Amino acid sequence: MFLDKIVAQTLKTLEQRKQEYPLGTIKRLASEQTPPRDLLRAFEPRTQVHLIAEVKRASPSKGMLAPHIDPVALARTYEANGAAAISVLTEPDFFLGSPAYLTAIKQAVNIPVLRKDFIVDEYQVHEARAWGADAILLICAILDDNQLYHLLQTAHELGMRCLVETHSREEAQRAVAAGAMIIGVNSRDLVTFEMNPYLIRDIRRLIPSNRVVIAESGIHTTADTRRLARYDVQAMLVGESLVVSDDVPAQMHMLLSGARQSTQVKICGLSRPADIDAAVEAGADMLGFIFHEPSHRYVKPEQVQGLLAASELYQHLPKGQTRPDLVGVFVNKDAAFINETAEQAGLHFVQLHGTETPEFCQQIQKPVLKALHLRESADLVRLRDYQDVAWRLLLDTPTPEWGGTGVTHDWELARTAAQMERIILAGGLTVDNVAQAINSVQPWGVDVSSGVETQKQKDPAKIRAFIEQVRAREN
Ligand SMILES: O=C(O)c1ccccc1NCC(=O)[C@H](O)[C@H](O)COP(=O)(O)O
Repeated sequence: MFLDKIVAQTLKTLEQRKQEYPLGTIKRLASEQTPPRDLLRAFEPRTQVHLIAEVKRASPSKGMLAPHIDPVALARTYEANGAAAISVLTEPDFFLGSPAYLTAIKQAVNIPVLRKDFIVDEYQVHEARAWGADAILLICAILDDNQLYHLLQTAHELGMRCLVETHSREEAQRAVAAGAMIIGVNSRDLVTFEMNPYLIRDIRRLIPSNRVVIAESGIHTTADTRRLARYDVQAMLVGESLVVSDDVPAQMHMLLSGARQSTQVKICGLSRPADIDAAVEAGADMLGFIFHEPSHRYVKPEQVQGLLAASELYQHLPKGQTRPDLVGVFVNKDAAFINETAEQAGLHFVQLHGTETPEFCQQIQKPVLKALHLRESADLVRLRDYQDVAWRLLLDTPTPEWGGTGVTHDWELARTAAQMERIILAGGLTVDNVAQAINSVQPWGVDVSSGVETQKQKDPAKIRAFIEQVRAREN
């Protein structure tokens, strides 16, 4: 197995270094360094996705990536184009890394520099500090609980932060229990090298909100980074897509603006596989299913997985697309029903579209998208009531039917709300007005139902045109 091989090799070369430079010498060199830069502070504000840019020449999963890069020049480019921190591979045999790169980069930039390696021994922590590292990577998969705790403590005593990397729910729970403040979720399975870009969605909720979450691996496109913005990560760690790029600043700009500036799109009220196909193909971020019986868009919870199975494109994603998240829409249902339905239908988010209270939201096991029906500015205080219990707030036009009416929202009111919270704008959006709505309100996302229908059925051409309008203004 790859991990066993690399740890065995790491221990072998470590023994040689220990002979050459005894721990006492390394500790003295570490004590002569200037104090570490604080990696945790690099992720402020925490509502924004930051970038840890990696200097990596090769990897076991991808082979040679960029063997001839100039590590220092690349690091300077990263810093100049908005990286919050730099990760430097120091592992020589599998990643072609080097301690010399780390030391040179630390001197060349003013942002925190992380040693990325397979750290299993306290000696390597002191060594990282002696080489100038501000932070180190600790990989849960190669450490038991005692080692993890001990290495974290050693790093903290030296003033360094640790990025604790996890690959499963169990490892994430171990990282939290060990007291890790910066927790990475690596989409790449270190045994099979297979990618699971949705692992972060499963794991995110296990990590308390006072910790920082970093998404790692396989981040190439704006669709990837828009997806990460949905899961509320504080940073993405990107290596390959930067080092192989012909235009590193442009690639960085694309990834950061995808996470920070692009608009999330939810297509709501889907009930036919062909409409799901159209939404997936056009790059929708969220698909909504209505579990409110009076609506003509009502679907039974048990139908959802069948609809998705019958959608060719949801099953076999077009290259470069990411699979949208699933949102179930409920109106004043009881919590047990909602939680059961969410499991049965495989939902990722629950939209509460009635008069559900903040206390009620807390009974829901999936992240809650709370719809608010604001009439006037005095109602804006309600946003604060849901601030800590809802994942996002959705503003919909007040009507007796609750939603899906095609009646346009008061954009002036919505604009003020969007300055207070990250909101999703709904109500009467269409292909013709969505660009104007985004310019005027600046919402985090938009949601549409009637506006992409013809005679009360979803219209694939309108779905495509709607999403094109949203994306066109981002380019
Ligand atoms: O769509 C429905 O039929 C519906 C019924 C009851 C509660 C909510 C409903 N839809 C919720 C949505 O998220 C809609 O997309 C949102 O109301 C916007 O609809 P529209 O004005 O038709 O674009």
